[in-house]
Amino acid sequence: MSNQLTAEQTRKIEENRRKALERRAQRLGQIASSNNQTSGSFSSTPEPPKANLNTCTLIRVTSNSGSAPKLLGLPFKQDSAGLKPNASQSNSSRETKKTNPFPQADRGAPALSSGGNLVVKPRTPVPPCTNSVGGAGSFYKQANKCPVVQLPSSSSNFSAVPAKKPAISVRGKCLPHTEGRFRVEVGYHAELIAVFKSIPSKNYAPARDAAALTALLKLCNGWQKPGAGLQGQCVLVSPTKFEVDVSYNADVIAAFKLMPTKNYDLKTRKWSFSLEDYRRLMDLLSKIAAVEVEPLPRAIVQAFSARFDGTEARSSDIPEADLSSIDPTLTCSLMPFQREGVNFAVSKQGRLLLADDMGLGKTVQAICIAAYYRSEWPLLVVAPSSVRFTWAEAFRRWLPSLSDDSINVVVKAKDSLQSGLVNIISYDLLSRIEKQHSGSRFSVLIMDESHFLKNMKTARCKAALPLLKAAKRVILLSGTPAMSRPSELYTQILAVRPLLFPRFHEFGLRYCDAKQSTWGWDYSGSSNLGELKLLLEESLMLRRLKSDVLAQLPAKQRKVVTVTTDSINSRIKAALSAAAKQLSKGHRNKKEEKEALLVFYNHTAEAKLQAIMEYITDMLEGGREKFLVFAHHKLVLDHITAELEKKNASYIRIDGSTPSAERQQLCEKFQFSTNSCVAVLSITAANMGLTLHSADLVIFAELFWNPGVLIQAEDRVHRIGQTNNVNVHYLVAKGSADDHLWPLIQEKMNVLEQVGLSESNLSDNAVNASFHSKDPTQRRITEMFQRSFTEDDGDEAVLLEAASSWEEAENHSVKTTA
Ligand SMILES: Nc1ncnc2c1ncn2[C@@H]1O[C@H](COP(=O)(O)OP(=O)(O)OP(=O)(O)O)[C@@H](O)[C@H]1O
Repeated sequence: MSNQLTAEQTRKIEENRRKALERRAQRLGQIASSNNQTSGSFSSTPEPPKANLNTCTLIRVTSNSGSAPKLLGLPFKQDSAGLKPNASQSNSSRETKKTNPFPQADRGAPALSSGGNLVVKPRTPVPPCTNSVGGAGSFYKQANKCPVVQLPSSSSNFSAVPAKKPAISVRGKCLPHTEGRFRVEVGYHAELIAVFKSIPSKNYAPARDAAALTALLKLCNGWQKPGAGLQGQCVLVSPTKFEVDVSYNADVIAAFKLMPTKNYDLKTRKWSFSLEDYRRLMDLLSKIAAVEVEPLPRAIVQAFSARFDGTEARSSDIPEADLSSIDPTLTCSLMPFQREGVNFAVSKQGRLLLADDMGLGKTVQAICIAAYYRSEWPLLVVAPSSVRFTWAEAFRRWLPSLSDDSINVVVKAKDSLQSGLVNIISYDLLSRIEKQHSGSRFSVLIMDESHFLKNMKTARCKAALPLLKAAKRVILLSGTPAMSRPSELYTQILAVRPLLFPRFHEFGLRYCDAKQSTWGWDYSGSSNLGELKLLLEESLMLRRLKSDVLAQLPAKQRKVVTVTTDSINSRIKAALSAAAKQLSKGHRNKKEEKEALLVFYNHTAEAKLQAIMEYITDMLEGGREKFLVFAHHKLVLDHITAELEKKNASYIRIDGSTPSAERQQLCEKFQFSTNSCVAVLSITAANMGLTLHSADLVIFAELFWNPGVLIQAEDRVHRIGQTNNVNVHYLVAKGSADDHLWPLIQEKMNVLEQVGLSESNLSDNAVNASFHSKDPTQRRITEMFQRSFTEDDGDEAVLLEAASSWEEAENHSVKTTA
């Protein structure tokens, strides 16, 4: 075979080589151009990582300098205008890229467009990265086991460019987070955020720059109250601004003027700044020897840490909690602001002080929050003794999936504290059995009327604190967390966020105007209240006033308060059960039947005395300033007024014996009283013609068979001139005539509602399901009540007379036995 090539063969080989070289050059050119320009269209939503998407937390990654998102894993700083929608910047950034043919060199300097309208530009060139994946450095090294989220650098702006190999501008990673959750750490990208927002279990937490936070906290540590020189103080005045309260000093003013976010208020003559300037300003001020400025407290720095570096998560960003596992009876009933309350609680990992105004449904929100953490139950509810059974009823109403025997109301010291899935105990009983149950642990805890904890030295508080310390979720409820001074808030703050103020003295100095006297420190004052409010709202407290959500509320809201007669003495107990027995027997005629009913009703009044007073006392202790208490029996009215006198509580009383000339004066005394005042009123003698709308709470200590009379009584408060929604509480005692009277009232009210004569919200049968007894004997008695008290209302006067004459006789024997 000859080695020689013909001229033709040589020409063909040469031609093929040339064509191959051309193709290669073309290919290389295409790769360079696709790397150089932003390529690929981002037409479809990126696939979320293939991890379990049931729960996830999103972390915004910040640069080491703490001020800007981390893109390509490199520390970037925002341009002076910060992150903002800016079309012209976006265009100019594209041009920069077009004129720079080398993608590697480009990485340090370009403005990268995210989502089409956000531009992040490095202020200084960044050294070329050595990481073969694309220069993410340590950021990628950590991600060896986790899926990596990769996104094209831009959206669909360059769809005409071949999209073979999209350049990655935003990389992130999935990491295990808290129990049952994973988190995605990734720089900002609009489309990605949209995907995140579509995931029900999302939760957003800004990334914290540990080094920056430590430096800020150091400022707090180093400061001690100075002895001499010009003294000043930094105070937080809004979630993003602080003020420096200091007298005139030329150097100080010069330092202030250097701050980009400075603002001088001519009225208050105070300088304020954005929190982003805080560290720099404090550095400058620390160099001025003649001046000592107290820094912001450590708690403020911790609570607002994201605002100091501009990576703030606004409160409007609170994500929707996934409530799909909770009974729809509950979730479907939540009013919008109540739903927001639940979202807030979940965003705070189930630790909060819910301080909504009275009657805004703290109970329903607390049950929903607790139900969100149902996998962590048993649950413990600690409440004032007068509402223990109301809580049990509320659980039955709102969580029908709970079996009846899983609700345990602890009533005696020897009862088990942990026998139910839901356990309910009073503060007082808890303190009495504290030692017995010192080993009890509850992950989820509700403390109703948490202002009961305001004094650390009380037995209640001492008993509650170990439980609070051990619990993972702490739901405190109070419409009045502090009634007179900020020091009353301390234990509640400690219960929810133990690390915010580990020592009371620190809290006392800042917010209680603590003063040292010869007898020690006095913490009864108050200081920096605006800052305290901001701190509480940011870190643990949610408070809505009725006026904030009035549009969502019914004008009148009725509530059944289930009270117990367990603690009555044996004489009353025996009389009550004898009356009940007598009633269940057959009766010869209607008159006999009615008499038996009345005897039962009368003994019920006597049996409820203690529970009634307990409830009124709780109301007063809870800071309810003005309210009406209606009762029917003289015995009850007398007992209430006597007890109020003992407590030195101000009250008015209007009953059948009050002359009409005096009534008006009494009403005016109540209406214009600026202090607390209770109006003790007879259901039958004070249900008409009186205006008492300076109150918005009506308590019915006793029931009455005619709902028309009850509605009229409610309307002493619910009338023209009333600017609030009105709360009506009916005290209903189990095991008494109330068991029969209540369904009767409810039924009649529903009839009135249907004909538009009552603004009742009792039509939901579930509200009072447990009062509709399944016991046939009880049902018969209820029917008897129905017959006796509905068919001929003309008999009412006779009944009232009978009730009164019974009272006269009984009163004597009660007095002698009491
Ligand atoms: N979403 C709701 N749907 C129906 N009823 C509701 C709802 N929210 C609250 N209620 C009813 O409103 C009444 C007042 O609610 P609740 O007792 O929980 O208020 P609160 O804030 O705890 O008041 P307080 O501070 O007086 O204890 C109750 O009868 C409750 O059942």
